Amino acid sequence: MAAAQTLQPASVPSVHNIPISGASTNVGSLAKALQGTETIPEVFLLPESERVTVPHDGYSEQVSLPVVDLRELLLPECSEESRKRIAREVAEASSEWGFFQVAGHGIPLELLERVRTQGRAFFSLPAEDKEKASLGLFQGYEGRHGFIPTRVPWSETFTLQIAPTSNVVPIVEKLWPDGNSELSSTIMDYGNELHSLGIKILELLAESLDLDQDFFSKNFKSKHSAGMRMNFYPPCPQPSMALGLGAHADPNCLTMLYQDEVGGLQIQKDDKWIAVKPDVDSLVLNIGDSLQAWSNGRFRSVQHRAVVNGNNARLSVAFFYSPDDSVSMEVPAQLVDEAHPLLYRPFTWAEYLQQIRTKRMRGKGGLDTFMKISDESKTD
Ligand SMILES: O=C(O)CCC(=O)C(=O)O
Ligand SMILES: [Fe+2]
Repeated sequence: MAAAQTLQPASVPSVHNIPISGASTNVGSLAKALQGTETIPEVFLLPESERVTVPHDGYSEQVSLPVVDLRELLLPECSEESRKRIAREVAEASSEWGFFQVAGHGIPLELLERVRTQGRAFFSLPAEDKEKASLGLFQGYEGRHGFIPTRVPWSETFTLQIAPTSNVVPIVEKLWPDGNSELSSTIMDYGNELHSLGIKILELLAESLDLDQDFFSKNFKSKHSAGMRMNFYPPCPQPSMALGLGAHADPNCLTMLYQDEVGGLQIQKDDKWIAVKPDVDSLVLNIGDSLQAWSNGRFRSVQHRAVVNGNNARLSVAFFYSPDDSVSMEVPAQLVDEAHPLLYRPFTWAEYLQQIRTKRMRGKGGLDTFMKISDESKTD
């Protein structure tokens, strides 16, 4: 579904005498200035029908995200049955939920702690320092998102390209001319760990479909495309009226998310929003649009969002993983039969990303608009 495209004037009215000049508003500074008040500027407000009714910590006792424990898989003596069972768990969660939590992932917990410490330290810098790492849309630091001019996300982000080439060091040097090796090396170490975890998950997914184990992963091993986005959601005086990140589906293949203890990730399940209880030792993984298409719809890319709260700032770090742009993602013949007609045409990651960005798509509209094979073009 395309987001409403009503353009706002470049400069919108201010509240509390804080100038809200569209693009230049820094959400971190705004949140500080609005502390103890009860109103946020109009550009952040959601239409009434989209207001948040499940709070950031409104975890359900009955419905919770499947947890897959990889501990056994990582042991050299892991049995064939155990591997099959874990593959089945990953596949079931990927088709029913499009999401699952991974425990026992093998990534040192001390590295996750470094990610958290470095991420929080970055966002706690003065706005004028962070702005030195601003490079425009979807790159470096963004103190306020300008992609969709209404319902502006209540967040700051720091986006880095990890692979096939990394821009981490040059971006970090914009802020620290002598570099900040602690931040850069944390990001790169973490990126390497997630690359290994991503390969394992792709192998399990392929096995679950009776494809060659390396059907997906061979397209990531030597070269892949990866970006990391640190999301920082400051406390928000009107948490039910705004979102840290609006409902969207990730366009890439696989997303691996680290989130701190605050909570705020919500997933759409059976037309309801489910709040995911955070576990700082686990990661949340989700299927993106590209893998939904590549698997002929066997795995699902599901809408999710980030809800904010009035008291605690929240950090999440998303790692977006896709094959290199030279790879054409084409549904394998084994996944097409009478019960499963071919749904999507072959495409590359660069092509899909360009399409959704040009059309400013959010939500789940991208695949149906650009990649779906229409009924008329089907031969049978
Ligand atoms: O902050 C979160 O929990 C969600 C982040 C997310 O969905 C994204 O960065 O794509
Ligand atoms: Fe996402």
